[in-house]
Amino acid sequence: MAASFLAPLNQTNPSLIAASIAIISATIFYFWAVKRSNKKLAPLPPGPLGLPILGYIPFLNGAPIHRKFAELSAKYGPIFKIWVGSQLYVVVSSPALAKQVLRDNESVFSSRELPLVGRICTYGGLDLACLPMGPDWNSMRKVLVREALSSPGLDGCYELRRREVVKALNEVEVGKPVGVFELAHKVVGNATLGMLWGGGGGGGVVGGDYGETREVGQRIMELMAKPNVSDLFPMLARFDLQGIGREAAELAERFDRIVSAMIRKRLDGGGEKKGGEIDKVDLLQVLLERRGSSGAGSPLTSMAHFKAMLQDVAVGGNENIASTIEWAMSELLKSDRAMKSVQQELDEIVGPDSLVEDHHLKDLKYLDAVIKETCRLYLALMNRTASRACTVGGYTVPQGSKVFVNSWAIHRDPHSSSFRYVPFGSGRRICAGVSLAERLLKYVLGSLLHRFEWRLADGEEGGVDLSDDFTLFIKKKRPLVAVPASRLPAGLELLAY
Ligand code: HEM
Repeated sequence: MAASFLAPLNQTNPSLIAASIAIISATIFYFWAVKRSNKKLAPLPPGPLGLPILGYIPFLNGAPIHRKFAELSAKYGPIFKIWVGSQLYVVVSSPALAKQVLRDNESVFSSRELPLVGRICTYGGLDLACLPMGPDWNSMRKVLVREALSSPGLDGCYELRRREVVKALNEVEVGKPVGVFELAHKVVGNATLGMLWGGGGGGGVVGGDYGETREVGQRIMELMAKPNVSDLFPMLARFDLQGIGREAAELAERFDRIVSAMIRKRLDGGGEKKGGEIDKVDLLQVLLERRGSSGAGSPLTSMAHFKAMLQDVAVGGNENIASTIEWAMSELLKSDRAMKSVQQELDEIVGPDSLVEDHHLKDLKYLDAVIKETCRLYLALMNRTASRACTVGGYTVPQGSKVFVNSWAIHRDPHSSSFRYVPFGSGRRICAGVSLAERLLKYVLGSLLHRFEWRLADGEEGGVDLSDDFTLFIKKKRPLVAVPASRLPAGLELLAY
């Protein structure tokens, strides 16, 4: 007998059960598939049309890139896309979307692709900034950030950076106009190199051969900032149409010669001791000892990884710190009130009879606020790469896109959020040198303002020009030139050194 259509409910009918299961499963599958396909269908972010092949390249001229991105964001919203050659750029400009990229989807956006110059100059991409997140990155970061550049690590090599700062400032000619960026770059660069390999036995004498290392580092940064056809169209990279790859290889070789000599001297039992050398343990010594005790499989046992890590310290932040100091000085020269407040604080905390020392830094609250405000106003972009497709702000960010977080725009966003201040980035890939950068910013700027009275050089009567440009960071379009006058009793600086 055919099964009754109206079979009593309490009667178990196997074919009905099977049919019900099939229908329910199909329904569940249908909704899952719709949801999944909807996910797939999340659109790409909006953005301007570009030209075939070139994409938006021809329209990127004119305003510096952080401003151009902010303009496009005003038109297309807090997330937009542009094609730059064959590369898709996605730019986010709000704290909420920065959080989605840097925190909520950290595993997707945890790597970054450096330009070709960056890879050539870091032993093929073996430094912390280039390495993908994984065991090698992890153990290198641990050694550098948690040990060498930790608070006790930085305390341990204070004498070495102090000596370089005092020496470089002793060389400033009172009454003579000086380019503030160049001066800051020299002071910061020498301080960094002093603590890196200027300790006893390193062959590092006061102000040693740091000039060449600084010059190589500066040129690497300039080259990295140059638009390179090889980055925009990787299939053309082997032709190196602008010769950028060749110059980068020469710079990489020069850096390698310097770093290899430093390591060799140290492994051979130290260099000749010269006048002014301080017998202190420097970072090279700390890192070499760490290398010696690291087990097989550690990236530190690879000399290329080791040198790439030293390069991160030697070159990593000098330009950025020097530029931030130049911006801070520009803002202070524009505001008598702020300049007086900083100097008053320095006089109260440090006094006219001593030099700024590391132990003063924690009490220099106004100076700290000046630096934080400068970082808010003048630190710009960071970029990560999408390791797989991901949804951000309701839009699909395809795998391989370069995602830029426009901190310059975010820092000006009046809507408060936990991601409104990210000058050093965020998450596990936050700047590895943040603690060093913060100390050097405060120590060098504090010393410049404590030791000298500054006025604009002649010819700058129009006042301080705050227009900006972008290289790898926001840079002053017109370099600040200022004239120092002494604020301290004569001879104090020499005694202190
Ligand atoms: C004012 C000074 C500096 C600024 C504004 C700055 C800014 C940044 C930013 C925004 C990032 C990317 C963070 C992210 O993706 O979330 C970064 C990464 C990095 N910075 Fe700095 N930095 C400065 C100084 C330094 C110094 C002094 C060093 C050297 C020790 C350094 C070494 C690095 C390294 C190695 C990375 C890559 C870290 C990783 O991917 O694990 N930086 N920095």
